[in-house]
Amino acid sequence: MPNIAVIGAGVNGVASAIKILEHYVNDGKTPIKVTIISEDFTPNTTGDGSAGLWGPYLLGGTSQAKVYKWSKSMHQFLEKIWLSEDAGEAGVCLLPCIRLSTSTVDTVEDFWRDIVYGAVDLSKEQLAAYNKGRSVKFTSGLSFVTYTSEPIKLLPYLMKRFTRNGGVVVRKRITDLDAFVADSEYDVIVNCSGLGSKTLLNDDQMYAVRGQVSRVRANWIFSAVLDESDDGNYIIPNVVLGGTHQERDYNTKVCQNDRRMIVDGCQRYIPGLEHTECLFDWVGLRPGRTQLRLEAERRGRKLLIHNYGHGGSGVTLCWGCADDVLNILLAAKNGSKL
Ligand SMILES: Cc1cc2nc3c(=O)[nH]c(=O)nc-3n(C[C@H](O)[C@H](O)[C@H](O)COP(=O)(O)OP(=O)(O)OC[C@H]3O[C@@H](n4cnc5c(N)ncnc54)[C@H](O)[C@@H]3O)c2cc1C
Ligand SMILES: O=C([O-])C1=[NH+]CCC1
Repeated sequence: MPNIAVIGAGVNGVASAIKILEHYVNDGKTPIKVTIISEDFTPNTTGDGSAGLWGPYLLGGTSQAKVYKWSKSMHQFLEKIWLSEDAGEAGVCLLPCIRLSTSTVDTVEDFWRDIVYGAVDLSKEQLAAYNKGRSVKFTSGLSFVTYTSEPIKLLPYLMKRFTRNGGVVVRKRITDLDAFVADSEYDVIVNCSGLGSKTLLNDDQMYAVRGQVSRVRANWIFSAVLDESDDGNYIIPNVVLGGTHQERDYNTKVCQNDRRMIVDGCQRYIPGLEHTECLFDWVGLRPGRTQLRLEAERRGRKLLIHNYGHGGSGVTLCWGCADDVLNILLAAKNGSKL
């Protein structure tokens, strides 16, 4: 019986664990054991503080073709949940979004425009409305409809789905990955430790991308506005005002200067925010990497699959990356290398 361990209980660890478990459970031919081993669980993972907006963001040099494939899989997964009775429990909501760019090179990331619903470029007049009073002008904007899936609800929903199918959960910090792979009883280990991989693997391509956001009470906002330029802000129901992305900054404390940049900055897009009550501020460290790492390595008779470095897109990519984790595992098994 394949005995699989997934390290990490963030969106990527949980998605990978469910994908593997549900494949075997639905197949019904081979009993399997899947265990999520993690130091921390929801609500204390990086995703829990995020708004969970679908949208490729801060992915370093990860190939567009892979981002397209992975993010499309997640969009289809969210569509399925949205059209099911689970949408409320899973925190999935369809919402209109405007994404703005000051780039003089290309328009808003349009390699994924056919994944979302009704993507339309903003007209010059529409852009002008958002450019009022701005020194650095937006050069393009995309209006479309997509999903948010708030990890603070999505993760408990997915964890319940995992344990209901017989998944096992162990709270433990892995300090020596080599020893764990060599000495544990698992045939396959899937490493979804996020920024933890920096120390676990001595991966110097990994670095924190510090993200501070403010949550406000604004139940009149039902759409997202995201300025993807370097010092851009964003407003995402419900409602997250963002947000910083400071590379190699490991400070997890709330910084008041950042808070001012966030709150004042967001009011430039939606002045009505001036009258909202701030609920709390939050800081998370995105698992930045020169490019997302999703690949396997053999360790003797065992398989170690890496799935980490999702930057600002872990929620957007998790279901698609989990597809590839499963495909790698099945290929290794069919090659009877397990
Ligand atoms: C402010 C902010 C806003 C964001 N907004 C969005 C958004 O709207 N949309 C989007 O797609 N993404 C967003 N993100 C990015 C997203 O949150 C991350 O990409 C995603 O959470 C990464 O998930 P992960 O599972 O890879 O890692 P993590 O969530 O960091 O989980 C890693 C897991 O591994 C465990 N772990 C680590 N080391 C060890 C160890 N040695 N032993 C055992 N367990 C270990 C941890 O306890 C944790 O459970 C945002 C991030 C921030 C900070
Ligand atoms: O990482 C982040 O802050 C975000 N990712 C997608 C929208 C905002």
